[in-house]
Amino acid sequence: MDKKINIYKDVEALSEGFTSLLKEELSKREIVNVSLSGGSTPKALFNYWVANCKESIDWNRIAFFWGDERCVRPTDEMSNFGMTKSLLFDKIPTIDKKKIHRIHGENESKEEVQWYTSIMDKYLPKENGLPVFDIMMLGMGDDGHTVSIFPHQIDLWNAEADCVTAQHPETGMERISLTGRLVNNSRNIVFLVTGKNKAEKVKQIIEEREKFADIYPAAKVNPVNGKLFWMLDEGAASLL
Ligand SMILES: O=C1O[C@H](COP(=O)(O)O)[C@@H](O)[C@H](O)[C@H]1O
Repeated sequence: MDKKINIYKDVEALSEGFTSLLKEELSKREIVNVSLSGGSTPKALFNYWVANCKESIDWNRIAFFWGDERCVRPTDEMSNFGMTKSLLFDKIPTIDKKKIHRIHGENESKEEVQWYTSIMDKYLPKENGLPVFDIMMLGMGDDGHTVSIFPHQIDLWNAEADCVTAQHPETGMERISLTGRLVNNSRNIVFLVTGKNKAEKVKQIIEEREKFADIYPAAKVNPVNGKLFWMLDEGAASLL
């Protein structure tokens, strides 16, 4: 596996690192298809883009998708799309609204899964018979989940589908998530992980991925042909 581990002194430097990868992809193809993660980690990246990259990125050549969404309205503070809209889309007018392909968390989840599967099929190129993202941004939760596949439903990773419904283990909140076959089919898979609280799992997954692959969904990330990047701050990398 082509794996790169980049350790940055803080989230600003990490955001710069992710931005370089995005610019490299923009130099290779006309449209770059990016799957965004939700949660807290991308917030610093979006703030960085608004402060530093309004002019230097060709925003209208980026198509945005999501790896997962919480089943709530876009105005709910839990919405991954809502967070991205308020921190990024509302602040960069050159982003092409027609290239924002959100998961509708407010819709009936099973119907939304079918619809989002058709959207990915329509807009993304195919490789290995499956839609392929240029960049798959991933987070890793404290419990080792990634996208919205949690340890108690780890079998969903191997579902014979591109997209599934899932559940948060504690709140029972419904989620919509891409599956392992789509994540692993991406050209560049990028874990953005910050904070000392994640250091133990980062170490386990980077150093002994196979041993933890039945325990943590994040340890199932293993690109078919693409590259895997771990972009870490010093806290998350402190046990490596
Ligand atoms: O619930 C979610 O959590 C993960 C990890 O988020 P973080 O807050 O620990 O960065 C995230 O990747 C996922 O997209 C999100 O819905």
